[in-house]
Amino acid sequence: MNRSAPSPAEWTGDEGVDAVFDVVRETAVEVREALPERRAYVDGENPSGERVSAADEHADELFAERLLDLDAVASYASEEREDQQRADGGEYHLALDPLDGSSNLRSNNPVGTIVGVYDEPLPTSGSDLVAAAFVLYGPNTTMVVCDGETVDEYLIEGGDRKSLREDFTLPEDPTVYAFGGRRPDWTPGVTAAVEGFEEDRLKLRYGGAFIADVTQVLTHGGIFAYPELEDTPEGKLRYCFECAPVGLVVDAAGGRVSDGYGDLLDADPDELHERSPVYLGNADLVDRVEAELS
Ligand SMILES: O=P(O)(O)OC[C@H]1O[C@](O)(COP(=O)(O)O)[C@@H](O)[C@@H]1O
Ligand SMILES: [Mg+2]
Ligand SMILES: [Mg+2]
Repeated sequence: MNRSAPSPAEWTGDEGVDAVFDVVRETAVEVREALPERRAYVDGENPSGERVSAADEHADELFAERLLDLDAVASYASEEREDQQRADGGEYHLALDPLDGSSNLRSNNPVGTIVGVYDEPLPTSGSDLVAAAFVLYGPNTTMVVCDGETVDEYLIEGGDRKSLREDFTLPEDPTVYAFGGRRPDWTPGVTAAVEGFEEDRLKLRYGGAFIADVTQVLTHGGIFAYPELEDTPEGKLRYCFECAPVGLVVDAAGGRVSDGYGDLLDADPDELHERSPVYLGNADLVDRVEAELS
């Protein structure tokens, strides 16, 4: 039986998207509670060839089961499964990173969940995103929600949500930068851009979980990148599951998201698990990276 009732809380004003985000909020509480027992790796790799923790698997199973049960959901795709699951009917195609930064579990550092809501079947361009949200499991559980135009942040406590920041934008005076990959592997343009940020006295803040690092950028202003690398020009993060949904949030918060050569949200991936370099944060900083790479 599909679950369309009870009426979801208002997150974006679209009933189908709101039902998705209600399920994400409820499920995030369970995902968090289950983390302590699921820190170990299981056998096998995900479609990106990375190790999988028991927590990755568990979060993916919970989100898939609950979200595919909604009337509004036409398909569920995740970083942890090769193929997408289709539902009968529905209008929205979901792309999830069920647990982002899961290698942080062993060192007890933050992790997250990323949700992209597309109105076209995947893989598709970020311009087909109608909404996106992410959960950060830090000292508190928070959820950032974007309807494509505005960005709101909530504190998730048990069954409740409390507004923390409404219709917020990036601070104008940026103070942090976070670039992934090994410095010797950066291309000359990436190295030049970072040297410029260091001359401007931006401070390095890199924690190894995309959602946690992006939340620092949204809070303090700055730039996050998982850049092109000499031997992997496509970087590390996945376009449909990570780069585009989080890019939508940063773009709506008054920033920019680029693949280094143009707006990332206009790119069009061929493969569901395709990777893309990503640079996002205050627009002038992202512009500077593009200028160094051109
Ligand atoms: O260990 P590295 O190379 O710094 O990579 C860290 C990046 O990889 C990720 O962990 C990839 O995400 P997953 O953990 O969801 O695979 C990002 O969260 C993070 O930004
Ligand atoms: Mg991730
Ligand atoms: Mg993940």
